[in-house]
Amino acid sequence: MNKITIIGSGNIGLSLAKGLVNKAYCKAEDITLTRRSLKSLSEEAAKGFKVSDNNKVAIYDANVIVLAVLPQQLKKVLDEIAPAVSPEKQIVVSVVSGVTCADVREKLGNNVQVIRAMPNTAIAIGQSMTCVASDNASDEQVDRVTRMFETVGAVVTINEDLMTSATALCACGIAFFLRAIRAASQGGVEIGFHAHDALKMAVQTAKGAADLLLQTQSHPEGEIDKVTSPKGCTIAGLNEMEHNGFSSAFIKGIKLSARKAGGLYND
Ligand SMILES: NC(=O)C1=CN([C@@H]2O[C@H](COP(=O)(O)OP(=O)(O)OC[C@H]3O[C@@H](n4cnc5c(N)ncnc54)[C@H](OP(=O)(O)O)[C@@H]3O)[C@@H](O)[C@H]2O)C=CC1
Ligand SMILES: O=C(O)[C@@H]1CCC=N1
Repeated sequence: MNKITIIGSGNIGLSLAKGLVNKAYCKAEDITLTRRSLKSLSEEAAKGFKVSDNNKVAIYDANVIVLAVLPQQLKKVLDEIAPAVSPEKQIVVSVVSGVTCADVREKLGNNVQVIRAMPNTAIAIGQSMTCVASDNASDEQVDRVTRMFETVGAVVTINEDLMTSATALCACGIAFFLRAIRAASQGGVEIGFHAHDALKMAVQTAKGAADLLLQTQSHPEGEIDKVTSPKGCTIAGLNEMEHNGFSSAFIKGIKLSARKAGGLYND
């Protein structure tokens, strides 16, 4: 039986909980959600989730403890739950950016198995890209956590030293693509579409681009070559974007996010 306690039920904690229930990994009643402001969880309580503002009590029954507070809030939470964690029956999964498995064990004890996971908010609809890493968990526990995240998206297992890069590319990355879609829709309005039509067209076009790569396993540039007719309008627009730093801006943003993600714990 999967009993999961999510400590820190904000944006990503709740997205994970919703995704797991929507994809029938477990029932709402198998998930305990915590935060300090309990009234903010009244909607989830009405949907059958257990809710609590007492982390120590909330982890009592859990097989899986998910840490999903901000990096700057984590030390206090770890100090609070340390005496109550049972290394024999519980595994700790941390989605907290910039905090290593060793950092977590420093507070919870060296015998606790810790797995880091880096999902994105599309986990709520079962479409996350989640990276998983651990430096001490057994293969069996890593498999178990991988299967959990596979019910709500794709999973790649990585070395822990690439976790801040995964944070930038996948967790922050969804915001970068969302902004790109928003920018496309704003361009669409300038060339004549009403806002809601422009957004719908931009969203479906972005989905088509992603699905094309996923389903054909082709390279983006190969697909771009099929769109850019000689002397045509696509290459004119694409080159104008590149003259204005499109790829360069994207790459620089990802590099800055990765640097920032690495420093959040002691921020
Ligand atoms: N947002 C995202 O897309 C992603 C975020 N992450 C990581 O997940 C973590 C959470 O991020 P995010 O969801 O955006 O942040 P949020 O601020 O939305 O969520 C954090 C939650 O933690 C709760 N909280 C704070 N202190 C405690 C405490 N002592 N006990 C219990 N709950 C507490 C807060 O509620 P209250 O104030 O009521 O206690 C809040 O709801 C971060 O470490 C982030 O790096 C990872 C991948 C993606
Ligand atoms: O912005 C942040 O710090 C968090 C981590 C990854 C996504 N959101």
